[in-house]
Amino acid sequence: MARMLASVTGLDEAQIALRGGADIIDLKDPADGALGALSPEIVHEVVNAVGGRTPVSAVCGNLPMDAAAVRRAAETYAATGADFIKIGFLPEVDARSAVEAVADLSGRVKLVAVLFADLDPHLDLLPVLAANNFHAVMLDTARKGSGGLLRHFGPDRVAAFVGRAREAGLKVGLAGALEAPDIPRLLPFEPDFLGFRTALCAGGRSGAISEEAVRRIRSLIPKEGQVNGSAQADLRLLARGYTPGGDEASRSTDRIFVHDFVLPVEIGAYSFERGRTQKVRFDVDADVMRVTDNPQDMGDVVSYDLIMDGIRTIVARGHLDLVETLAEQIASHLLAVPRIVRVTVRVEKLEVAPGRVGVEIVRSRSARTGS
Ligand SMILES: O=C[C@H](O)COP(=O)(O)O
Repeated sequence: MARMLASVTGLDEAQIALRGGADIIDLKDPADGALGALSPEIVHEVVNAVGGRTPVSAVCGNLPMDAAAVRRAAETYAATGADFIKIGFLPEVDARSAVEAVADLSGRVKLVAVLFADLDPHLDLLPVLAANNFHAVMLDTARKGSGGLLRHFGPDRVAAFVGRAREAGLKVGLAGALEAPDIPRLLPFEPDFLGFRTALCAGGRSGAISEEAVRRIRSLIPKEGQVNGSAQADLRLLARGYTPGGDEASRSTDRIFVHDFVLPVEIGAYSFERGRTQKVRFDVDADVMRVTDNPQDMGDVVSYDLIMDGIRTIVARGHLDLVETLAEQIASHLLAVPRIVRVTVRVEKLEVAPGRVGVEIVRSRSARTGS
C-alpha cells in the first residue's frame, strides 16, 4: 500500500504535513536542489516533536560520490534519531564504494538510496544496494525545472525499475515533481511510497506547503484496506448503490477512449517481422463507472492516461506473434481497474498490407467473473 511522503523544511511545515495526513515526514532543504540537507539540529527537533506519530526521514545532502564524505554525512544524520536517511547516488562514477561505506549503519537507521530518472541512473546498482543492507530505493528527479518523473521515465521504464528493485528485495519510492494526475498512473506499479514537495507548495517547491494541498494529494492515494488506487472510488460507488458483483454494466457509465494511438511494436508471426518494429495503431474505448455528475479532481475520474500507459508497458515487454494476444493483454490490464467494466480494443498493423489489418475485441468484467 503506497504511503505519502511529504518533504518539509522544518517543524512548522512538518506540523502542516501531519495535519494534512502525510504518512512520512521527509526533511530537506528544497532551496538547495533535490537533496539539500537541513541541519542535524532541525532534524533532531522534528524527530522529537513528531514523537513517533509517523516515520521521519532526513536527506543527507548533495554529496560527492566519495566514500568517506558519504559515510560522514550518513553517520551525522543517523545520529539525529530519524527513522530513514536518504542518500543520493549519481551515475557518473561507480557508487559501489560509497554504498559499501554505509552498510553497517543499517542497524541504526533505515537506508534509502535516491537515484535520478533524469540522470540516466545505473540500475545495476539495485542489487548492490540490497546486498549492502539498504531498505529502499527512491526514483526522483534531480533537475526540478525539467518536468516530472514520467517525462523522464515513461511508464514502461518505471515498471522495469520497480520490477528490478523488488527483485533485489528493496522497497520502492517514486517522486519527481509529481502532480495529482501522476498518482493514478503510478499506483498500478504498487510503489511503497510516493514523494511530494512541489505539488504541496503554493508558488513552486521553495514556497511554503499548504495543508489543503497535502490533504488533496493524500486523498488520491488509497489507504490500508483499499485496493490499487480504486478503493476510494469503490467507497464512492458503494454510496451510490453500486455493489461488488452487482450488475455493473447496467449502471451509469461513461466512456473514456484513446484513438489513433500509433506506436512502433515488435509483433508478427513471420520471421521477417522479428527483430524489428512496425507501426501499430490502437483504438481503445473503456466504459467506466461514474461516481459523480460533477467531477472535480482525479479521484472522480479514470484517466485515459491509464490506457496509454498500459499499452506502452505491454508493448515494451517485447515481441508478440499475434495482434490477438496483444489485444487480450490490453483488455486484461484495463479490466484490472475495478471501475472499468467493459473495453473495446482494436489493434491494427499499418505496414504489412496496402491497407490495415488487425483485430477488435470486446471484453467485459461481468463476462470474466461470471457476475
Ligand atoms: O523526496 C521527494 C521530493 O522531495 C519530491 O520533491 P518534488 O515533488 O519537488 O520533486
